[in-house]
Amino acid sequence: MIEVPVPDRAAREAAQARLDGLVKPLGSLGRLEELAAWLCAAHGSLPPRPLDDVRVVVFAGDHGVTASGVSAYPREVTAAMVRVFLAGTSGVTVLAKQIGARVRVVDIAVDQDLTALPEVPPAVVAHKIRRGSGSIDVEDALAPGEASTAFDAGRAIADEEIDAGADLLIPGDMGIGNTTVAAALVAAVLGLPAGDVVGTGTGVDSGGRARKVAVVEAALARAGTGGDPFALLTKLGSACAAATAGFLAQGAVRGVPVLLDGVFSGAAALVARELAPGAPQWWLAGHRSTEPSQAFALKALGLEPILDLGLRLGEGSGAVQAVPVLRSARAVLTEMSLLSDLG
Ligand SMILES: Cc1cc2ncn([C@H]3O[C@H](COP(=O)(O)O)[C@@H](O)[C@H]3O)c2cc1C
Ligand SMILES: O=C(O)c1cccnc1
Repeated sequence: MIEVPVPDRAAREAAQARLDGLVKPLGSLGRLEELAAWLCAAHGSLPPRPLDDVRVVVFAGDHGVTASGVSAYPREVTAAMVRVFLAGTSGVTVLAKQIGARVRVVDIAVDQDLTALPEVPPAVVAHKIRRGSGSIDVEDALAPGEASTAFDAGRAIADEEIDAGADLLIPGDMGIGNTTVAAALVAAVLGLPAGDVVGTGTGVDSGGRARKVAVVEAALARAGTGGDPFALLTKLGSACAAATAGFLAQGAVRGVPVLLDGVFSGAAALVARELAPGAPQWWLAGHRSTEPSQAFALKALGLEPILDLGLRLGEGSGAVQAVPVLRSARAVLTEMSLLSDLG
């Protein structure tokens, strides 16, 4: 088990006491109040630190299930999108610019060899585990040992960002077919039928969704029940799922808040909790995805999404947009005056 620190209860209570005394009816700032107190507990201080240095890490990699027609887009899009992230014109990069967050893309398991491309700096491929992950309906996603190597890579990446000054971490994902893998992981951890967790991802039609359900059913039957989280990631996950899980766990280990994004980070979080049971105390859910497996994962983790904008992009795009809400929560706590000042 990975040990995780406990957020500061006294700071949370002090924050709640101040919130109750602000110039407003008791409780009238709703969820903002809960988030403000949460930030105080995470930072162990009232006021909490500013959330100035927000860092998104996009874990890029391919998934063998794309061979089964589970996505509306071809797997080549994954590698192509790495170049878009580097060019700064992806959905998450544009949204991150709005809030002053950095976006880093890492090639964990992109099918293509990106090292030959002049626009791909060596740092992007420094944590590469393999080229693509296995098709979980017919084979294990990973070779023995790769799940823990990828998990450790995710932890190391979180450490790099935290050591460089991150106040808040956001996991992003880029991998055609990854909503199928996310559904399989959530179904396996929570014991749910494939038909309940599978969604339409990038926008597959009813035939595509039926293929996804069949792939997840075959994967669950092949993997069987039980097994430790690394066995789960090996059989039903991917190198990106393992790396994302490590990233989420390490944020918690270091006591740095993490804002989960869509379905892929939700599934990785569910697996990470199996390894680090205290970790969800350091996580918030940025937004509600349209994928059913994300809703199941968040419910199991006890997390309520901050935003619900109907997004189904991934990349960290939803979580990034929740950052201004967190900043607002901090602002009301620190800048509003007190009812007692009215005399
Ligand atoms: C151009 C493009 C950019 C994306 N950025 C994120 N995704 C998202 O869609 C994919 C998952 O959906 P599915 O399981 O249906 O393939 C992942 O790559 C995810 O990051 C994208 C997908 C596309 C096509
Ligand atoms: O909500 C998500 O995270 C999502 C949905 C569809 C495709 N990619 C990501």
